[in-house]
Amino acid sequence: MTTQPPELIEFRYELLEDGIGHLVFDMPGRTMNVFSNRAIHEAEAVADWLGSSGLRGLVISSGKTTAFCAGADLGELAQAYAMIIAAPEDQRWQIGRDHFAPIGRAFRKLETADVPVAFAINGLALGGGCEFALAGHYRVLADTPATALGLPESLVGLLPGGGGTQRLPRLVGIEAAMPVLLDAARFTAADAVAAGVAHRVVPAGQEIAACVEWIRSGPQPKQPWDRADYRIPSAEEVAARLAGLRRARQEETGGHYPAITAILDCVEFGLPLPMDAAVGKEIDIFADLIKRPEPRDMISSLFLGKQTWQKQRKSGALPEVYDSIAAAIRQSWANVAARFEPADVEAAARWARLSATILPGGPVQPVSARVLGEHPGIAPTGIWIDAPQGQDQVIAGALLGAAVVAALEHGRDLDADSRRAADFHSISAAGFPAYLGGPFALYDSIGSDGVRRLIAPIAS
Ligand SMILES: C/C=C/C(=O)SCCNC(=O)CCNC(=O)[C@H](O)C(C)(C)COP(=O)(O)OP(=O)(O)OC[C@H]1O[C@@H](n2cnc3c(N)ncnc32)[C@H](O)[C@@H]1OP(=O)(O)O
Repeated sequence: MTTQPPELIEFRYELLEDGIGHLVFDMPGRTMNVFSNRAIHEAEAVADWLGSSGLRGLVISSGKTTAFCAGADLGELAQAYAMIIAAPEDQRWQIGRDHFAPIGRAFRKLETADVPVAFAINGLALGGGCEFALAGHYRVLADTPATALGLPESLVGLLPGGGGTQRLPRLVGIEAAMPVLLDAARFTAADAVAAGVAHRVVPAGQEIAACVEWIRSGPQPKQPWDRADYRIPSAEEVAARLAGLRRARQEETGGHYPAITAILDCVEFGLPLPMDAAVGKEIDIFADLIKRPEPRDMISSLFLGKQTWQKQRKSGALPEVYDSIAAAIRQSWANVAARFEPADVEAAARWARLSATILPGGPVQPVSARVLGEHPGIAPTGIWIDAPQGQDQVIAGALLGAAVVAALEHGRDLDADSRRAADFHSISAAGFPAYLGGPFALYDSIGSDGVRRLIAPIAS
């Protein structure tokens, strides 16, 4: 005798056979499943129900042909920043933590409900979609080129906050997990089984049957880390294994990409803990990260802006102004470079992680602040760009401020979507540093007064 789950909108539920339930992730009106706030709350409601459902197993699959799930809803995530930053500073961490904790809590409840949970995955399972699957006891992947597991959160300045930084290294080991966590490497279906992150690869269309077969075998619904024989590594052991990687990443990013440090912290401080405390540690670190400007600005340009840019390019309607903006940014850098020693400019650009070769300066042109108008910033960013200090920061600030002026001069009439796309283009084509989200995102963050401060050393 089984009971019905709570009312669901983003998922569908059916009985496959006696005692085996099937949860289908299938968001109405969306081309791809994502973890919207509603989907997260429904996943938690299912996990709450599961223990008393009477089921002997649950299979979870996707109703979409596009992918299993593309992770947290990045549109909603971008809005969450506005909600967090609107609160008094001393409340932001707690508000962010309370807002994002449900995803990890739902997945932890799923794996501890004492009912075998199997995931049937055909297509991409990324970010929160991959984390959802890692909270199952069994994963079957379709043998298709499109099927892959990955945690690409770092690419948009985030960390996997649904337990991914904890479950993946526990499953595959620290060394195999770090390229997935830090560099968005993916496991193909075959790689996933070889690495121990999935259990079986089957021809497309047979994933659900393979999950049912596993449930019929009467498996123990316990994750490796919840078993009595699981060995928790010591804090010293984990720190020693990550030390070299930490040094290399600090050197590579100059410390400008806080998600990289945060992911390393999650692994270093989470792995020596039992799983409940470990997911708590992960969401504590996530709450620190999400109130910073870098994730907001990277989501804005590297996801939302990129989506617009790709759609415009696909329809043959990529505005020429994006190239004009990129060219004007490069020219503005040459102009700034003309005022300083070439070696100092090179050092400053390297320090700020501009990924462009700055052309030798031409004749010095004045940089006019008139185009900046009066535009309030969102809030102090809390990073170096608020108040550049020392030669590298001052020159880097001047380069970036001049780039904002150049972008505004050429893109004054762009709407919000196109500004985000122009930001994406400025990062990919001109080498504007990704952690600042592009010139328009920087203008929105620090406002006209902030940009005026940056260009003060070169304004006349
Ligand atoms: C705590 C947890 C944190 C996280 O999980 S953070 C999120 C991590 N995930 C990602 O960063 C993945 C972002 N998405 C992508 O990289 C790409 O997309 C894919 C590789 C998944 C698919 O690419 P392609 O096949 O070219 O499809 P498409 O046109 O990019 O996307 C199809 C539709 O799906 C929407 N979408 C995809 N991913 C997300 C997302 N994560 N949040 C919100 N929407 C998403 C798009 O916008 C679009 O929508 P429309 O059909 O209306 O144009």
